[in-house]
Amino acid sequence: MAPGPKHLTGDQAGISDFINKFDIFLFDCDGVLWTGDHLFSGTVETLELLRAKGKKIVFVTNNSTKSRSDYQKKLTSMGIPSNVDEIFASAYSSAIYIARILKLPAPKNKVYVLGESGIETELKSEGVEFVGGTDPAFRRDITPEDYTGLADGSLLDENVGIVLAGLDFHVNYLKLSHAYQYLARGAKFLATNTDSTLPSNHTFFPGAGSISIPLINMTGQQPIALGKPSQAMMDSIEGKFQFDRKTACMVGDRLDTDIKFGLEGKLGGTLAVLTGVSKKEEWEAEGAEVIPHYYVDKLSDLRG
Ligand SMILES: O=C(O)[C@H](O)[C@H](O)COP(=O)(O)O
Ligand SMILES: [Mg+2]
Repeated sequence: MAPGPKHLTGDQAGISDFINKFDIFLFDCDGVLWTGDHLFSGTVETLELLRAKGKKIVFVTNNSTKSRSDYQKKLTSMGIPSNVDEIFASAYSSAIYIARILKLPAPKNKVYVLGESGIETELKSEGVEFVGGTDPAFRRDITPEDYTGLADGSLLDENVGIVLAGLDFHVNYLKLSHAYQYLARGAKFLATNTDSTLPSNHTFFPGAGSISIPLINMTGQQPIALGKPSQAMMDSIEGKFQFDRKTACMVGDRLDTDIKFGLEGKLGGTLAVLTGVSKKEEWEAEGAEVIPHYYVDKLSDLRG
């Protein structure tokens, strides 16, 4: 039986050894720093402590509703100093993938967005055209004319070659119907991330992964997911910061995204925090495959 993760809470010597092992910490946001707009106590001081010790901090979130600059504003409003280059969100990761890796030939390279303004802002920053997203024309009930126009394609944009599904707080039958028709006509199916739930207000709400489920159910296709645990995101981060993976640690609340991201990225360490989605019983279960190196009850426990 592989030894379980080291519990650092209350272990001053263990915490000091842990921090000294790493030069860079990749921090998940939802469920680690905050739940919704509620900042966990001690978060600011813990980040300050790491920075005072010369540690590099990168914020790596699967939440695609905000752009990097939106996130910088949120971090600032929470009292957490940052620069936009230290922020990697799945909307940015997706825009980079579409513009610089997938690179569909024009004109069939437009994106149908199921998601919020964060995705739109990052696609714009990469010069990628899109339809859907926060367009108010889609925030209504489906009509008989929609059925007709979707069936004969007259309501569709012939240059859409990609459906990108993220967390959409305004998802509805009309939007899903458009997305399905594009997929049925051969559009590539991408997702910013597939988190099943969004931790907020100390409970859970539908996550991005629960927005794309209807399309998976209708098409039988699994989307290419571009947030954690996708290594495309890890490669982008490594490319930008040129860090040594052996002295990097991923800090997160979800085993199937954050900790898997760090393990598959062969980082020097992974730290699970129990204030978000995953519980220790998950990695203690018989046959558990995703086991963090360390865990704390809450992030501020790193202050000893
Ligand atoms: O549903 C989602 O998009 C995710 O639950 C959420 O936003 C995850 O954000 P993270 O924990 O990666 O900051
Ligand atoms: Mg999280």
